Amino acid sequence: MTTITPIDYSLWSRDPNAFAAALGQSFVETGFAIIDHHPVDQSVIDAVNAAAKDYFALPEAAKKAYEDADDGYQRGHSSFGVENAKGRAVHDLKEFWHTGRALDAASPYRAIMKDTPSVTEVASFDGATRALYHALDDFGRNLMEAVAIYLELDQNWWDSRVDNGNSILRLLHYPPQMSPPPEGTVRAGAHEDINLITLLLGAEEAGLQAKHKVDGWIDVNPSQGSLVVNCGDMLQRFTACILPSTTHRVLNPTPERAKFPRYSMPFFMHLNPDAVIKPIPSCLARGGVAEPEITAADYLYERLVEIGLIKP
Ligand SMILES: O=C(O)CCC(=O)C(=O)O
Ligand SMILES: [Fe+2]
Repeated sequence: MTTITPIDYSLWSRDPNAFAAALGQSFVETGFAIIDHHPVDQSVIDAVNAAAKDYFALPEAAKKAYEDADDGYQRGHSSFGVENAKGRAVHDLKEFWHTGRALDAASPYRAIMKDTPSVTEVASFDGATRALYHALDDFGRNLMEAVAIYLELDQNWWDSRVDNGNSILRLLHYPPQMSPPPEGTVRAGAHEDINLITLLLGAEEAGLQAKHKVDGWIDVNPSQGSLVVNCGDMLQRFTACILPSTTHRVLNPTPERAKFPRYSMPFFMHLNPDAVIKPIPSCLARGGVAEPEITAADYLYERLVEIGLIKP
């Protein structure tokens, strides 16, 4: 049975090539990696956890006021019941919040990337989420340097493609299940992430599983203080499927854990909207399967329609 062997982040500064090889191997094998001793400060994470609990405890009407259906829920709140996994009729048992990039006043990307609403009811919310966004954005760029080394690219190859990335920090709340949920519903149905890579905090509460190519569903169970990274569809497309965007899901809790909520925080690292996704030569040389070129913005739109966040 496959398990995901944690990789120590201190290796990155000691031996970048060895870290890049370990990350690449883990991605090739499972589409996932677990990173121990990551550089995101625990106090920054704790502050967001506290703010998220206060936020999700607000009355439904207060949270609904932060919903922007016209923007495909890419910023602010998404109520229980909005998102479904691609191809699934039933919705997931979750509500969530999205913080997007804070852009300069003159940024041309303002035409596509909206501001994140300010949460007035929770005093620490805006500052705490912004700090975590920055920390994960920085860490994500370091991880992409390792990915570049693995793919035989210049170490800084991704920089100009992600420096204004349309990345989003998602705060997820899966409520307790005091009575059994409707038949066929789960916390998060089987899906693939759309973006380049996802940095996931908070998956210590059980439930996350990844679909291994041979072994079927395997548990993704980071220890306290570790961080999960997985490849998304955009990286899969860049790498002609060498780095797979692995299907994953979040199961309902076992009866003993049913009375506990689950809070997790994926950071979906995206490309700049005008970055072009096209196959990387070393991946084609390894037998990868090429797909046509597409801009990140066009690809995101296609996928948001598929998961029900945009109604065309
Ligand atoms: O909650 C989790 O652990 C994973 C969430 C997830 O896969 C997603 O929101 O895309
Ligand atoms: Fe996901």
